[in-house]
Amino acid sequence: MADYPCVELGPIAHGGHCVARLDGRVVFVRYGIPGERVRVRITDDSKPRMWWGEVAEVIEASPDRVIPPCPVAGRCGGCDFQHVAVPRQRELKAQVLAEQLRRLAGLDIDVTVEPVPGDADGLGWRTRMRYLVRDHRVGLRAWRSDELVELPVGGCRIAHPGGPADLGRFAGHDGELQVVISDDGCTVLGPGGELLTGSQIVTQHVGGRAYRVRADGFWQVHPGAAETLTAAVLDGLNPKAGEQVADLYCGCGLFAGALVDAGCRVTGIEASRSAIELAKLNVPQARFHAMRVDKAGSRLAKKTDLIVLDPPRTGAGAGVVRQLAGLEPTGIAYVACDPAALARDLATFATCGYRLESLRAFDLFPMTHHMECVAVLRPH
Ligand SMILES: C[S@@+](CC[C@H](N)C(=O)[O-])C[C@H]1O[C@@H](n2cnc3c(N)ncnc32)[C@H](O)[C@@H]1O
Repeated sequence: MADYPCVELGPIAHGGHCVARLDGRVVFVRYGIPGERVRVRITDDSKPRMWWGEVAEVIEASPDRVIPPCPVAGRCGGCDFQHVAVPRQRELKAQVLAEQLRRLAGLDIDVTVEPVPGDADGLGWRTRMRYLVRDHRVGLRAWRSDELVELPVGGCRIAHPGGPADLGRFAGHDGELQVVISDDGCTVLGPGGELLTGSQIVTQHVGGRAYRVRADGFWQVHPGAAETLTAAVLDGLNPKAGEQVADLYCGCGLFAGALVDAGCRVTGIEASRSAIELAKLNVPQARFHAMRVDKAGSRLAKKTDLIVLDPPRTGAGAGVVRQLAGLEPTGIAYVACDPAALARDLATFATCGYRLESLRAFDLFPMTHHMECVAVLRPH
């Protein structure tokens, strides 16, 4: 251990690593907390001026360091913040968001990351889990690796407790098991996507509506996420009855349903055909088109009052942002899971005459560095 270099950990960076300096290089260190003195095991020295590492020993601990609730924290790739007290986890996420907004969008604003109502300890929330199966053993995946980490006694601490008590009975074939907890109960899909128990189409209830979702399709993983995000979008946009709204990257129609219930006329666009088929059943009052958003120009109403967009991690990109601004909506709600992609797209929106009116961030992924944001933009 004494061979590992000793560093002082600086601020948290996008991706959940602390930034440290070592012999003129930058080292991104996992499993630390800003201000700590630690010894670092270097895990990647392939770049001359930028290395990656992880905490091997804590010399001076932060007062916010806690014993991780899970015995495989630090080996499993699922959680990277278990060593941090939950309120400080949210502060660190807020610092990352503020830094990305400053650096990429030139916005200097105070942000907070709000807990999902009812989520006290950040455990037992993950309703969609992927387990690795190898040689009849079911485990968790190590960080950026195919290495299997044994499941701890009592199972994954962030997994929703509605999952199967004995996962070993599904360990017939090597590959990946998907466990999905919905309002119908538990579904398990095998390595080829085959149904092992439950149902291929599951139901989720939000705001008085029932949404049918493919078990292997997109749905937010925190049980409080759908209510939290739809409320934030409606509060931020304040839609009026009769307004024409585009729900882009609409999945199986979550925001479309909330907007129709607010009296709006809604057009949903989504690349996945199977999601669109379900969206049509879930929200029959809306129009839906299975197509990429960047090809959807002709399908969007010339007079679009409001836009909701919820793109994948890569964000919408400059081309889509310019196309949306060209529709001249009076409000845009941008739901984002990557703060850097959001900040980059906000910068493009600013060049198209749209300013940030409000921003909320939510801790939809406790024990990890991830967060979800809802940004509302209005014309200058
Ligand atoms: C973060 S999910 C949001 C889904 C939905 N809004 C929800 O909350 O359930 C992003 C969605 O974008 C879809 N998608 C990805 N790239 C797309 C593209 N270029 N055009 C349209 N949809 C796309 C994915 O299939 C996925 O359903």
